[in-house]
Amino acid sequence: SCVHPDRPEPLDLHLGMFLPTLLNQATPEQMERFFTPAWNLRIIGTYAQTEMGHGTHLRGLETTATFDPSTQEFVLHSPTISSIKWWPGGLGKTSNHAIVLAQLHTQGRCHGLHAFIVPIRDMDTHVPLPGVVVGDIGPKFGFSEVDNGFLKLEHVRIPLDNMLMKFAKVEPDGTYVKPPSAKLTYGMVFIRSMIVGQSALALAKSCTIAIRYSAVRHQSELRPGEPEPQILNYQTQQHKLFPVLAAAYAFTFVGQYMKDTYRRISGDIHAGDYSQLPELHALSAGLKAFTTWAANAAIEVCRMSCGGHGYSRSSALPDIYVEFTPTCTYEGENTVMMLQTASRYLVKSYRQASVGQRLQGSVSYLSEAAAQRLRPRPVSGGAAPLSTQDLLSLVHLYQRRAASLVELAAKSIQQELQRGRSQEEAWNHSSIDLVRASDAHCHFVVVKLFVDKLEQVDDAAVKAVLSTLALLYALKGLADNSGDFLQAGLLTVPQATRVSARIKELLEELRPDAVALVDAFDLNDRKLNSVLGRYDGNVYEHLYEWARQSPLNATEVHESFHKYLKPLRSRL
Ligand SMILES: CCCCCCCC/C=C\CCCCCCCCCCCC(=O)SCCNC(=O)CCNC(=O)[C@H](O)C(C)(C)COP(=O)(O)OP(=O)(O)OC[C@H]1O[C@@H](n2cnc3c(N)ncnc32)[C@H](O)[C@@H]1OP(=O)(O)O
Ligand SMILES: Cc1cc2nc3c(=O)[nH]c(=O)nc-3n(C[C@H](O)[C@H](O)[C@H](O)COP(=O)(O)OP(=O)(O)OC[C@H]3O[C@@H](n4cnc5c(N)ncnc54)[C@H](O)[C@@H]3O)c2cc1C
Repeated sequence: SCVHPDRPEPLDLHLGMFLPTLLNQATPEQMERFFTPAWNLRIIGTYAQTEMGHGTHLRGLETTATFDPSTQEFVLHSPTISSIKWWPGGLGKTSNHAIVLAQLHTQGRCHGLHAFIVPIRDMDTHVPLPGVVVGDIGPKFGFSEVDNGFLKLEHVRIPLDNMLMKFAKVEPDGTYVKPPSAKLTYGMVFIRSMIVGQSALALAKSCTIAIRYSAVRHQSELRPGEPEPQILNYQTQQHKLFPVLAAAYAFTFVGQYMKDTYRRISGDIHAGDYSQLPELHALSAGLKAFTTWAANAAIEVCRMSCGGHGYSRSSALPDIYVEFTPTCTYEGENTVMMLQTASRYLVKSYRQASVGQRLQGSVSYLSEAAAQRLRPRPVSGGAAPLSTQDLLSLVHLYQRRAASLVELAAKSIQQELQRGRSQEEAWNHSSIDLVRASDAHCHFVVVKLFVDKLEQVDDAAVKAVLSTLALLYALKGLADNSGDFLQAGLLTVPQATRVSARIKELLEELRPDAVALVDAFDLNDRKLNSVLGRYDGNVYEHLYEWARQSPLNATEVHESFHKYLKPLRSRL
């Protein structure tokens, strides 16, 4: 299982991508040659795929690996400024090897992107090897602990056996042997699956800090003449934080599901059964985008709910945000991932269901929706009765919203084609709808998994409070996306009003258990690293102590007085 480090580290890519890529794509001989020294940190590697000119568009990557049969070597080369590898973590100063993704050329033909193990620094002196220009890309928004780097390869030669050949191969005479499936060389599904769990952890940390602080912070007056209340008693504060708390639980369950699904399907793939790879790709891409976008926004809600002290690094919330926010970009930019899920899975499944195919997995509801379309619509045509208490009926509502938005996107493509647009243009002119369809699909999956999880809870009290959280998560999502439900005829305005009223009731119901629910994440003070989120709630004394330790307070009179203020004063 992936133990997520608390803070980004230079070895993250070695552990999180270099080793797993060897595991997934190296031959037994290559495992012997590379995995063992890599496991012992003799070899320290990174995953060098992105270039200055391309990160998303893999087929546009320019680095070349040309096979030279006369020497049994590949020649790795960066032909243009835009082909310089750019961003890989640990590349700048830490790694002595890189898995380089390059366009494979052999016998005069290009066979697309393949993975090559390239030594980049001397194993003893750590000096860059001949033909290797490597360094750090400079300061970033955050991730300052990680030396994200650049790598320019100038006709660097590596042995034939340094191409990862578990799937595709190049024979000594240069003959290319295709992989059993072209999709196997994409990779990245492992980390995308793990990032879903990182979203849950980031939410758990953020709402633990914000809810604990909101229980010890007293401010303003609720009733004249009475003591200042805990800010957690304000309905607006509950409305900010309790949905985040519910999402933290929801994403924890989704993260577990994603990890289990990855393990199950990657086991099938290792056994030669690739049939589930499309579902794994679509699920990991969609849920990675859905959960990181939601968590990214929620961390900021938690920070701002702590007022001024939330902006202090003593709260830990700025660091949590800065370290988490790149998950929306790396490992597959979120919009692109949402489009992948829609275009390569949902619309394809919709079309299969429309011709009567029985679908399996997370899209099986599209078969039900297709069958529904063939049945005569009820005369009323109105929205079904809405229960703000029955979780299963809410799951069904999310399912119908997803089916409706997938159908809307598929029909948009059809309409664009009928207007005479090309396939590519039709898809591009429907991409907003495609992203909405993916978002709705992922939202349905999250709500369904949350409710499914409740069936596994035996303790009645725990089940009751988790059911309240699940209700709040589902109803808040319904309120936030009421336009979708109204547009699909799944909700009426009076029902939307009832949803808002029910949310207020749930906030009140959760208030007594809020602190216990964040304590249940069991995040100790060291892991939280937050003065505001301390388990003992002793915030003010520790905030004062934290400030006193600030480097600026090492001297009573800072040198800037003598260097700048005093001379300035004498010139005035
Ligand atoms: C021993 C092991 C020890 C492990 C220990 C673990 C402990 C961990 C401890 C610490 C680790 C910390 C965690 C790590 C921290 C990580 C830090 C940051 C890392 C960031 C790294 C990166 O960012 S790497 C670069 C990421 N880049 C991308 O993701 C690129 C995104 N772009 C794409 O994926 C592609 O361009 C595209 C899919 C968007 C389009 O590609 P293309 O045009 O070629 O494809 P098509 O759309 O035409 O689709 C063709 C066909 O392929 C299917 N497909 C596409 N992608 C995949 C895939 N990834 N997997 C499977 N299948 C795929 C697609 O569905 C299509 O199928 P059809 O059937 O033809 O429809
Ligand atoms: C902190 C950090 C660490 C990283 N670590 C690594 C690493 O270790 N190894 C590595 O190889 N890479 C790494 N990356 C690079 C990362 O994978 C890429 O930045 C990411 O894949 C996005 O690609 P890009 O930067 O080219 O953005 P672009 O794809 O240029 O995105 C820019 C905009 O264009 C839009 N766009 C692009 N294509 C489409 C499309 N087809 N349809 C609609 N909109 C589109 C996007 O939605 C986005 O809004 C890292 C990046 C960061 C920020």
